[in-house]
Amino acid sequence: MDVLWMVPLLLIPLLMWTSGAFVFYFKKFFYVAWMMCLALLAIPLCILKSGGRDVENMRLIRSLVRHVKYLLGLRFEVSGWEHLQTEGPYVIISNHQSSLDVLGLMEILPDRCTMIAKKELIYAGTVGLICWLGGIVFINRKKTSDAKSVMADAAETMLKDQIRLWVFPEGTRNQNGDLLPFKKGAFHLAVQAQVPIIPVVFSSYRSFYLRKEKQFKSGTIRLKILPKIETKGLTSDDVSDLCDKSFNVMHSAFLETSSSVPQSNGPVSH
Ligand SMILES: CCCCCCCCCCCCCCCCC(=O)SCCNC(=O)CCNC(=O)[C@H](O)C(C)(C)COP(=O)(O)OP(=O)(O)OC[C@H]1O[C@@H](n2cnc3c(N)ncnc32)[C@H](O)[C@@H]1OP(=O)(O)O
Ligand SMILES: CCCCCCCC/C=C\CCCCCCCC(=O)OC[C@@H](O)COP(=O)(O)O
Repeated sequence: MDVLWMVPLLLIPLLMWTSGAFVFYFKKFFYVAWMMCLALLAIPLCILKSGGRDVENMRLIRSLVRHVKYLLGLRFEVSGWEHLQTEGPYVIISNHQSSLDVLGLMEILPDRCTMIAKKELIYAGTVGLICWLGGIVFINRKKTSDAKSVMADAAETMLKDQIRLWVFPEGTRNQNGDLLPFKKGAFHLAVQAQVPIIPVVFSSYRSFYLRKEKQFKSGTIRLKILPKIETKGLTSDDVSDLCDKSFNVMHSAFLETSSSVPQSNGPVSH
């Protein structure tokens, strides 16, 4: 009789463990907590190595983040490596679905490359501090004039210090199964510095990660590096065309890579 009472007690944790929602919250919590711990480890190492804020710290950050994909059951299939074999500074643009993008970013991050991010990220505890140490350029999205002047300075620094910048031209996270229209900052930046743009496309996460449905399964992400788009000789009058052209190549690559993503746990019902 006493043993029967034990059954629900044992069943509850078992049910929780097998329920998608539990796995979702567990993996999300683990991801944030683990990144915070890695950042805590990286902070003194970066300070010892370069004495403070320096794009070279991204090498160490990159190597510390590379294993996190295994812990979350994610795989990356990268194509187009040859397009990153470009000398000197350039602007990388990519779509932005979730904070998980950091894992793919670190998978292919070239040397001397840092990012443009919203200024709120600096307050994200140890992660915020490591972003600052890694030379991330922070912009205030709510004040276009401030963001423009920070990006104009970044264009000069790119050339002076031979730095590459990664920008998310959608300007925010987006998981609606398509790309948002692009903001213009990344294209002004590339034109002002007269450097090429290298588009990178992450396939849709919808086969394994659904925020609203609380689903976070194992999955494969296709990362496609596309041929560079030159900006030599272009002026601010050409920015709209450049933006449209980049959107179009990335949009078709997004649809193409997302339709053929292998699904490790069977199809997702919507
Ligand atoms: C070891 C452990 C470690 C653990 C953790 C490690 C973490 C490490 C790294 C993590 C990094 C991850 C970083 C991720 C962060 C992602 C983000 O934060 S995304 C959000 C921030 N990024 C952006 O917003 C970039 C894209 N946005 C833009 O480029 C925008 O254009 C803008 C500059 C913010 C301006 O916004 P808005 O006004 O809404 O935009 P537009 O409509 O495009 O522009 C209006 C107007 O202004 C012109 N314009 C825009 N930019 C410029 C410019 N630089 N110069 C001149 N003019 C500009 C534009 O052309 C429009 O005018 P028009 O006449 O209509 O054309
Ligand atoms: C004490 C502060 C606690 C803050 C906790 C949050 C810390 C996050 C920790 C680990 C995650 C590691 C990856 C960090 C980088 C992710 C950056 C990111 O993806 O920002 C979102 C931003 O692009 C768009 O945001 P909006 O949806 O437009 O707004």
